[in-house]
Amino acid sequence: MIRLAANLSMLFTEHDFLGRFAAAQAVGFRGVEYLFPYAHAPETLHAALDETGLEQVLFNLPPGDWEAGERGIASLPGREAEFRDSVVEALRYAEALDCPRVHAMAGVLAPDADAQTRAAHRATYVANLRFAAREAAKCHREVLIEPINTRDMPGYYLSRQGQAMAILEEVGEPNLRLQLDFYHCQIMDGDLTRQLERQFERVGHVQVAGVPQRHEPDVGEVHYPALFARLEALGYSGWVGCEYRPANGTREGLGWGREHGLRP
Ligand SMILES: O=C(O)C(=O)[C@@H](O)CO
Ligand SMILES: [Mg+2]
Repeated sequence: MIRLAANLSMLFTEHDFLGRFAAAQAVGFRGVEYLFPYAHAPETLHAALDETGLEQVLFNLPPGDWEAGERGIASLPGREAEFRDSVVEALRYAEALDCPRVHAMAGVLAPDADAQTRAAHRATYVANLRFAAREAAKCHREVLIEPINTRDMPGYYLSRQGQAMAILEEVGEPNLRLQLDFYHCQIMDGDLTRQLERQFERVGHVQVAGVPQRHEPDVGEVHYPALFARLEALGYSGWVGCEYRPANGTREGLGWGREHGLRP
């Protein structure tokens, strides 16, 4: 059984942010995820979840200065104190919203960074992720890392599945897991079924979108029915986040989800 979560940063943007919860519930979603909760008080978001019966399944740590182009700070040397504060803040929200996992974005590295700079990023990333995972373990939460394609996010430090596996291995904390976004994976690595199988034991969350436009999963080059069947055969019990930009309105594009419980 595939459990679909609506990504409220991309879906239902016809509504204001708090209105998106009811819109998602109305078409059969059972969970929600989004980039950041921090513009709202935890009590406000908790009420939106309560009123709709939706589960909060994922959000990201504070990402640094998003408006200025920052995309996380987990690998940025010199920002360790801010990163630790961001972990505390994210876990405060995670506990208030009963959200089991949070995503720590790695950050961007200059394309011409030399080997010494790259090594410093890696060491910072490993140490920061270890800290985050240990803090999260104290309140029974998971921390996720997600390889993101460098076409959409130039310079993003974590872009390949193999790199993520090596980082998970080096950090060595069981509650540090992989956010497998098939959209990014297809663009950077391909070989989606084998990637899923190889990494399955470390997968904490899955996300889907069509490739290359990031529209509905039934638009584009990826055959999601085969991937959903493989997820079910492997016994995946987590969530599948619908993190795509609808081509023509959210409801109009939800037909692909009928067989997974959506009723647009
Ligand atoms: O861009 C994506 O893909 C995500 O999952 C966001 O959470 C940004 O990390
Ligand atoms: Mg994603």
